[in-house]
Amino acid sequence: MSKPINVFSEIGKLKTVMLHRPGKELENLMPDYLERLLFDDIPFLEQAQKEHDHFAGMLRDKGVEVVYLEDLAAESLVSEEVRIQFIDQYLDEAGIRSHAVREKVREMLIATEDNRELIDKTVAGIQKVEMPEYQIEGLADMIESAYPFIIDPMPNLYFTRDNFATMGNGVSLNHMYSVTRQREAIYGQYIFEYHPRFAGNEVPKVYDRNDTTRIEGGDELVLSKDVLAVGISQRTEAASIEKLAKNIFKQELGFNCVLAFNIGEYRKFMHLDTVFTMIDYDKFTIHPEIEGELEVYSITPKADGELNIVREEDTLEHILAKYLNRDSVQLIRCGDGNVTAAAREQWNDGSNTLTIAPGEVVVYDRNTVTNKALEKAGVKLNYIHGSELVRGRGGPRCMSMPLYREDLTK
Ligand SMILES: NC(=[NH2+])NCCC[C@H](N)C(=O)O
Repeated sequence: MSKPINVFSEIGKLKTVMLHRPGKELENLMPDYLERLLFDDIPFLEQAQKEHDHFAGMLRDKGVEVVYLEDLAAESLVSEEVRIQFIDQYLDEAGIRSHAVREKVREMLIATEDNRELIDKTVAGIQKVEMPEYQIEGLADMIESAYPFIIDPMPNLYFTRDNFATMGNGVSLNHMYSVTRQREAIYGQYIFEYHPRFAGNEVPKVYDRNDTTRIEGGDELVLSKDVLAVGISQRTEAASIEKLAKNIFKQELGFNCVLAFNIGEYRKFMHLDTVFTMIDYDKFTIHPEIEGELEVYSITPKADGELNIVREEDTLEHILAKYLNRDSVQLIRCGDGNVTAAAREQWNDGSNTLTIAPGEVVVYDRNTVTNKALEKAGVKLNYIHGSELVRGRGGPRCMSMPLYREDLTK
């Protein structure tokens, strides 16, 4: 493998993928704060871990190298200086108001010598009761005294798809929509800066997490070596797509067109990949609820570095066939087109397939109607259980970030 990142499609044989095994952060979920933390329920951690281990095991059985974000992040703390820099930045972003409390937490984190333990702690968050020396000292502490956390958990980290996204040989380090998720992007920042696997290798950055407009990986799809699809959604703004497109064209990653899909701003389909994924050269999943109003814009480079933006006035099938150079493409509908089944199964990530080779995908077993429709279309399915994992509203694609896919041959 010459370049550490190689992702020129959604469907090329998956060689290396990054996951995060859910941990203690899920046990720091409480009903009062679920909405803010973007969860709908509280998963049973042990069961969620079993489900996740099964997902990882299945990928390994398919010959995929599975790496964990938490290991990569720990291995990125390559010197004491980088460790301290990471801790200070993490604390800056954690929103601790009291200076005295911040100092105590800093001491505690610095004293955590094992880097994996340190990373796990930063993900899990810190309850006030965990620090016996924690005292209410100033007005800020008094006012916030009922709130149980010094630092909030990051329960969405197992959706590794979102906080950065690989495309071509490069990576988009994302500015996330919510305060709770924006903090997650620190791991990607350190991994690409310091991890021996990436540092020193040219990994072009096509988005910066400090940018002011938001974008998330669930909206970023690599349709081919020429074409990206990006959702305009609850999570991704149109302005970010223009910036991404300009960077990609300027840095010559190989892509020459971005299709922007306007899917509207809804919690139930927060990202493009919750309603649309690619599973073969000419096959896609789609949630029928977005089909009617879907607007697609094509963005291509102009000679002067500006963008040529055109609203595509055709059916989605025709637009995809045109940009992917196919005679025709097939859209496979979530819930097999039944309104109720489609809504139920989309909510449980029925359209959120992870493609591991052309025509072969990973799906949740619970979405029986959609799965049958996929089988009928000749797609090879690998099932995982997701009763607990799904409570965070994400499926196999959301829970994985490909680092390396084989290039396609046709
Ligand atoms: N790529 C995805 N669809 N990710 C799903 C993320 C779910 C997560 N709870 C959130 O709201 O951010």
